[in-house]
Amino acid sequence: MAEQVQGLVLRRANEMAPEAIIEARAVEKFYAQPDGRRIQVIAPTDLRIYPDQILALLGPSGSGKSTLLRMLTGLAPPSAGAIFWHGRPLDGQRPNVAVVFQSFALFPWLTVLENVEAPLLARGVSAIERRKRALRILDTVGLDGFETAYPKELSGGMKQRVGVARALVVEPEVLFMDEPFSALDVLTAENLRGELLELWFERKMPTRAIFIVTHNIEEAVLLADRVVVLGRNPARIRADIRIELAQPRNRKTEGFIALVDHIYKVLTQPDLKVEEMAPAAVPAKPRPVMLPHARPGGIAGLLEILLDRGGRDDLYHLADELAMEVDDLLPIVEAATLLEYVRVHEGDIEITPQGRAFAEADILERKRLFRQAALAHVPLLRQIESALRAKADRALPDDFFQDLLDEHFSEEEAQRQLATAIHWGRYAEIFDYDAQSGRLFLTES
Ligand SMILES: Nc1ncnc2c1ncn2[C@@H]1O[C@H](COP(=O)(O)OP(=O)(O)OP(=O)(O)O)[C@@H](O)[C@H]1O
Repeated sequence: MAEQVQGLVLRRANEMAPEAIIEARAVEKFYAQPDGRRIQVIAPTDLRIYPDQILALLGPSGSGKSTLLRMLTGLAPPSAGAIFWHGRPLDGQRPNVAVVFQSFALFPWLTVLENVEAPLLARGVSAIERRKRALRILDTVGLDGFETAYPKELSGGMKQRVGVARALVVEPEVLFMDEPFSALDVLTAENLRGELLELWFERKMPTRAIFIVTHNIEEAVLLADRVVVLGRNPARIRADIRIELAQPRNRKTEGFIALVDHIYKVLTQPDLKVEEMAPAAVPAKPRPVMLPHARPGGIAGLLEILLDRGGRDDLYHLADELAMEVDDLLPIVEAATLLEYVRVHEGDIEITPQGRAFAEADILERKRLFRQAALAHVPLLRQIESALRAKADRALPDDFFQDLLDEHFSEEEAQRQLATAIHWGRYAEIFDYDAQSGRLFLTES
């Protein structure tokens, strides 16, 4: 029973942290030298590729970036460790990925259309379907009208568009790109980066994640949600940095420059302990904590029931007695956990001293305690409070906060997050909300 509940709580936690599409666990790579010695190129490395992320892999020349890419795509087996695809070991088969290479790697004797159809031919797709899919993707990448051209007739930028089309035509779950823009002139490369982002953000590309190998720090910071920096001899991950600057990014902003500087230092100072570097080098923007959708009244009710039961109960037992499904009880339990009013351990829920104080207090004292706990443990409420405080009239439109939340959540979830935050903020008398004008305003205490 306890395991089942723990499983449920864990499942919830996993729903919040998405499942990795590809995962490398302790992968290593050795190459044999002509003299028979084995050289270790990759030290045991763990890496996860998540959906909805562009991950850039940076590293000095020869550090092992391409080797790691080949292992993740199933093109080359690791010497030790394993690659998992949706949690299952790869074991020789190829996952549904495609690779765009720096050298374009087009077949010179085939036309643009035939080059794009080639991977579908290899997968046994019928001729009619091949043509249909290839024409559609050529249109998407702006190669309409070039179907019958041969690669030698195309500029570098156009060749790479064919490379991208050929990769996308198989609808890869992850698109891998190995230095895709480094053989192009500066303007063409910048143009293609913009086009790639447009395809990604407008969801015109049938892919759930992008993994791009590059040696260009600015390119990594322009494109990626996450930058992984490899060290060499042998390669190991030295830094894994979230880039939370809003898109489209501007190279001239302070945040952009600070991140490029930080990564530059990591790359050029191999002995530097990254965790000891000044944290100010990376704009610290906390990952948003997802608010469980529970009302303060529900949290208070749960705490009162727990008090009646001596401060501790089995979650299943509790749900049963309340004639609820455990799943329905979980948002309330998660909210109480976030506020540090309860602790859940192996399926048992236990009230904390703070939870007890809250449950035993009268209504005014409860509001005061809730305000304290909410401001201490819920970054979104803190953020709303300080934004309102910064305004001369202590008021801001709800759209302002909605836009901030939209960066991290789907539109629907962003609305639910704000609605829950408003419930909590009102109860705690941190701020109030006027639905008519759509404005939040500070409740001065
Ligand atoms: N098949 C091979 N046999 C022996 N050594 C190899 C082989 N492939 C790569 N290496 C060595 O492994 C190391 C990592 O190579 P890899 O191409 O993965 O690095 P990289 O970071 O992608 O380099 P670059 O930025 O120059 O493309 C290099 O020292 C390279 O010489």
